[in-house]
Amino acid sequence: MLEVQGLCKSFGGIHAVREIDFSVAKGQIFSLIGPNGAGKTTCFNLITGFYRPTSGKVTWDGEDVTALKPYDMASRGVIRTFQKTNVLRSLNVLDNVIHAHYLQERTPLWRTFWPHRGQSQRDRQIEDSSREIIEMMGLGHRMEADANALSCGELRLLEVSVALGAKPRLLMLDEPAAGLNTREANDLAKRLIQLPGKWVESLLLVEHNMHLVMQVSDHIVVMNFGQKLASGTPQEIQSNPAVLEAYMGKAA
Ligand SMILES: Nc1ncnc2c1ncn2[C@@H]1O[C@H](COP(=O)(O)OP(=O)(O)OP(=O)(O)O)[C@@H](O)[C@H]1O
Repeated sequence: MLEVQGLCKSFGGIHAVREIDFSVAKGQIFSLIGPNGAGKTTCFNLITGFYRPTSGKVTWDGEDVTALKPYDMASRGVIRTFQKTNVLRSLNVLDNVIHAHYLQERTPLWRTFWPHRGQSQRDRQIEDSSREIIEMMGLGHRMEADANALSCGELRLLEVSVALGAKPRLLMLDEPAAGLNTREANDLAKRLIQLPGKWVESLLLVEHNMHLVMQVSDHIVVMNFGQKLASGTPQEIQSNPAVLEAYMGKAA
């Protein structure tokens, strides 16, 4: 579905991403990992049109999408989250997810901010879909709670719910487990595994929580200093000496 070929991005003298190639197949949970500053988020920004590559190509569903803008990528079903939260703190859980649905709808702006006014049948479908997403993500008991009142773990689940509200085909999550404790990260992992198939076609993750990555991923690409260091299944990556060295130094 997604193919990245020879992707490069330089910022002045910094080569943030160098000759990166990978492809994400339908049904896959694919993870990009690597030490801080390895170039993972830059890859996300290049794929989703936030940055233009210095060179290289991004293909989505057979179409060259290298020069597209972020909203064009979103309208094609490539939806991402950011390391900083994408939820609207002043809205409750349900309204956050309802709001995200309208990103893919042709709708008047006022409806985005007052989603419950003058409900049509389409609005009711969107509310039902939002409730279903929130239940599936394990936040059903917090449906009417203000986003402000959520714990860190609940906020992360809401972020994924909001992204799902935009009806992604490829969902790209940038560090969804940041700040979570072990129990919360395990819960998130359990929910992410359920997504390909019914809720999204594929999932692309950037994540530092290795336990979560190894639990959920079908395929992993390891980046270091902007380059691809290794690529393989979780088992292959865990036993790759170059990966161990990048993370833990020569002694590993
Ligand atoms: N807009 C920018 N301007 C200049 N340098 C940048 C910019 N964005 C990223 N970089 C640099 O590119 C390199 C890769 O950064 P990037 O954020 O992609 O790494 P990362 O692997 O996502 O790191 P982390 O895991 O810490 O989020 C770093 O050296 C970073 O400082």
